[in-house]
Amino acid sequence: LLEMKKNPWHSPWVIALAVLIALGIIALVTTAVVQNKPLPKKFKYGIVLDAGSSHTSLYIYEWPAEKQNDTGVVKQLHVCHVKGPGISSYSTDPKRAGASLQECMNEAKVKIPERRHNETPVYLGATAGMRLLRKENSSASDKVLSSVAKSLQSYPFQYHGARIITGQEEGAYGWITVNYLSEKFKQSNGFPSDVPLPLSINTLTPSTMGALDLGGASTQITFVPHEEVVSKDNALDFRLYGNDYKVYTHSFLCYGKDQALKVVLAEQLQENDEDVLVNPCFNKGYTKNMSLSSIYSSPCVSTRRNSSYFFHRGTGNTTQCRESIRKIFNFTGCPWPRCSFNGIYQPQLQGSFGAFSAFYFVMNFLNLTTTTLEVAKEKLAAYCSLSWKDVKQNYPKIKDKYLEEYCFSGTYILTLLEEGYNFTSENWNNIEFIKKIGDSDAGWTLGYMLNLTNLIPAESPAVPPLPHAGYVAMMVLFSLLLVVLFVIGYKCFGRPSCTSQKYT
Ligand SMILES: O=c1[nH]cnc2c1ncn2[C@@H]1O[C@H](COP(=O)(O)OP(=O)(O)O)[C@@H](O)[C@H]1O
Ligand SMILES: [Ca+2]
Repeated sequence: LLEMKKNPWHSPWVIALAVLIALGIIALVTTAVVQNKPLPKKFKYGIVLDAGSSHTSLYIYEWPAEKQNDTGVVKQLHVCHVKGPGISSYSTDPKRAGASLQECMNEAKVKIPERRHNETPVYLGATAGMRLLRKENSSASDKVLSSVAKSLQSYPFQYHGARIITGQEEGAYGWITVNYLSEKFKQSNGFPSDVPLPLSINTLTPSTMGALDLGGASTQITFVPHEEVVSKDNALDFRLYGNDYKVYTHSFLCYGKDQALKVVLAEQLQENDEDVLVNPCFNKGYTKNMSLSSIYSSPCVSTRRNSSYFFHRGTGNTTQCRESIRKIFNFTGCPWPRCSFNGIYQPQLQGSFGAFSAFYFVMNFLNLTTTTLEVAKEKLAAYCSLSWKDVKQNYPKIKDKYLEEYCFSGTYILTLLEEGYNFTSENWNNIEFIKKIGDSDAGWTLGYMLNLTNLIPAESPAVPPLPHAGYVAMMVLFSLLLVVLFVIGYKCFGRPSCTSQKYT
């Protein structure tokens, strides 16, 4: 009996065992914390050059290597705007196209850590300016592309080609970009990914955002409609993160705002024989001597006349301006259930839209990004009726080449969206005019890189049941629990209050 009552903690074996258990628990906690501490991040980089009709921009993207398949992890690290015009403007002196990229490429060498240079892909995609040049003079467009290719290959990055992307790609990649950045692909439709879905899949897939891109030479509309896309030329199928998307897209060549202006001017010149063009799309008091070749050299313009100059004079009347813009849209002869214009199929508009590039620049300048359609029309009419002198005075810092065109551009955008794409007062506020989402610019370049670098998986990546922080927290919690139990045991072991039942 005396033996039994002796405090067991006085035995060296028990003490050694207790110390070992305590050490074991400490080791467990330490290992869990240390092992799961995020490693110093390894970043990967990618470069995409957007060779647009009016200018070229170089984008650098960055993402943590270990997370590359998650949605929303690739970010824009830097953008560099190439000095001078778009590459298609160098058709008569192609060497200068390549040379024009040097400054931005040198900047990329500084922005991206040197040890990552040789694993960093560089892509160049040219859009509508080069599509038009190829149509006009394919050998000139080949020379321009070879020149930029040669220039890009002279840098320590991984060259992945310089090509003219199609209008479909431009639309599709813009759509991928806005949905990737606003994390629309993350949502699940509630069905396990291996269960086949019914045919009307687009009503079950998580909702996405449409994309509206207005460039200088072309414009794109891309969205997921509720109805089936009946025209094969406008249909795209994607499987992204375990969901199927049936996307509608169309690119209108010559309906970018710079080419549309040329077409409108040519049309207006056609209407009278004089060498004076009285234009309601420009502010009153605006005058300029213009060469006809600046208009007639465009492959978007088919009319011609003999003189070489004309006198351009503004009258600032948005109603009349809209009348003359409407003439470049053909609203007859639709061979499909419904059309936007020029006999091009367009399903019923669906959901919200992000409108970027020149849609944003123009609407933002005119302060029309958050109004109703009616107010937008009123404010635009007021802006157009300002005299050119007042406009110049009110905006001394804005370059003339943009400033003089805002009345035209604003009217063109409203006409394109309302009469071309069939937006109405009711769904007008579904359009969000955006420049950036987070820190990344809205545009086709990010989607292009995500696709070519396989950064968007078709199936949703397997995720561990617990997030990292949750796992560490659980480990620490359970270890602490063990320690507490251990301490209680220790306090209790030798006491009669704990042991009395046994010994009496
Ligand atoms: O600050 C601005 N104000 C108005 N328009 C702008 C501004 N910055 C760029 N733009 C316009 O955005 C358009 C960009 O088109 P881009 O060069 O990408 O042509 P593309 O996409 O048709 O090939 C051009 O019409 C250009 O004039
Ligand atoms: Ca563009």
